[in-house]
Amino acid sequence: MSILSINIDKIYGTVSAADVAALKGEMEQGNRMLQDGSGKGSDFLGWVNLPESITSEELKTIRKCADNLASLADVILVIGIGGSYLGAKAVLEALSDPFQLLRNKQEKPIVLFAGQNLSEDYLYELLEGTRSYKIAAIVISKSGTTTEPAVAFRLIKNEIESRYGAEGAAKRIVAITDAARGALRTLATNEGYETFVIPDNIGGRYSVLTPVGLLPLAAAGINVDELVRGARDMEKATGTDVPFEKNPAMIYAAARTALYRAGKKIEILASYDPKLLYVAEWWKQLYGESEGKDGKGIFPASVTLTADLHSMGQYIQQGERTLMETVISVTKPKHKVVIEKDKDNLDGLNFLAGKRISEVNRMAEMGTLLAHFDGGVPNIRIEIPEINEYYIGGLLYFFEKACGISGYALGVNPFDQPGVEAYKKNMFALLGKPGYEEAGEELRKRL
Ligand SMILES: O=P(O)(O)OC[C@H]1O[C@H](O)[C@H](O)[C@@H](O)[C@@H]1O
Repeated sequence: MSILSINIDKIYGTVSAADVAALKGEMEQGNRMLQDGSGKGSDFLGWVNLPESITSEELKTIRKCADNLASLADVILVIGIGGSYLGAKAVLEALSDPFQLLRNKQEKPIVLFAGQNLSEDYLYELLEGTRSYKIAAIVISKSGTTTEPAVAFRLIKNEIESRYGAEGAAKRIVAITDAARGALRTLATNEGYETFVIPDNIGGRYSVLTPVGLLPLAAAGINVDELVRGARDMEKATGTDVPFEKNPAMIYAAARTALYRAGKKIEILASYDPKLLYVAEWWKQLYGESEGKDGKGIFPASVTLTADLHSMGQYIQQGERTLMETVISVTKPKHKVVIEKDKDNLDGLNFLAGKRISEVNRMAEMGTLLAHFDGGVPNIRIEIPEINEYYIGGLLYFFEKACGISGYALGVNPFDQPGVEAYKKNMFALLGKPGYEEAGEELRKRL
């Protein structure tokens, strides 16, 4: 099986095969624009050929830094938000044993995240909880000026310096930021931190395969070479030389574009394994920031099933018919658990005896697919053989490529996010940042 397969049979009814085929030219054009830089936002296309261009030397440097941090710390605090957080978090959650912390022995450092919120209790409990552990930090910000990670980093930097001194801190803190600009670059230079660069031409939400994602993941013991290899193979599988019919990124982009134009304004990304919950969070930033502008764009939402079939399932089945659903399906679990026969059979489930949990999960998935389809929710199904570094790397790149193509079909610039500034301005004004005094007064009157 290839890295993934995509099945759009269950969108027919809302749109026809002819509707999708009619988008072939637009999709090919979008893919070409990503390749030759002739579309909007062409300064931000560094991710397109990134997997292919990562050298083994670069990966070695990343692994070496990760090993060094791992040798110094039991807990590595990764500080960042948005694209400087979600990629690493998504891959780490997908590939980790969720019960690892219950083990008496931790073979790899524990990676914890900070700077992705402004919760006082989160930061207090993080600092308290890690007090008796050796710590190190990776601070990530492309702009180097984002408030949330900067605030968290102040606290974590103080903690590290108070424990290990300024010199010890310089060995335990690594910064990932712009090559030359921003406060974090200046600070890293002043303090003598090891640094990695986020290339100018790669936006945060497309940066998972740069050191932004790779360093924290390598530190957590993830095989980043395999992650990159999966992405590289997907780069080939979605290239401009791969015909529309065989190109999964173009098919996915065409299916969701056709559905959007037919009135399906909300796309729910569903998975049947909680390990993929943060892949969906990453996907939401990717698609939400890329497409949601100029009064347009599919609203990206997500559910984890079967859990959410017992909550959101009602809405999906019978609520407003503006939904489409994209399912990430996994062919094979890593482990085997079989349902046993029970002598009393009080729950009436002996008919499941001898079956694997994954078989029950698969039938739940198939049953849901048909139920949602019958309820008027068209379904796109993306299947990966299993959850490992290689397939996740491929899946992430697939979504990136399809997002660029979809964005061009929508007619927006998929690589900017001007709308994000509005809340920042108001927050600064309300907090009394110098230069924002008047705006602050106006806003306070309205609260
Ligand atoms: O890496 P940074 O510059 O700190 O940015 C972190 C995030 O915050 C911004 O406000 C943007 O909306 C995101 O696209 C970005 O990924």
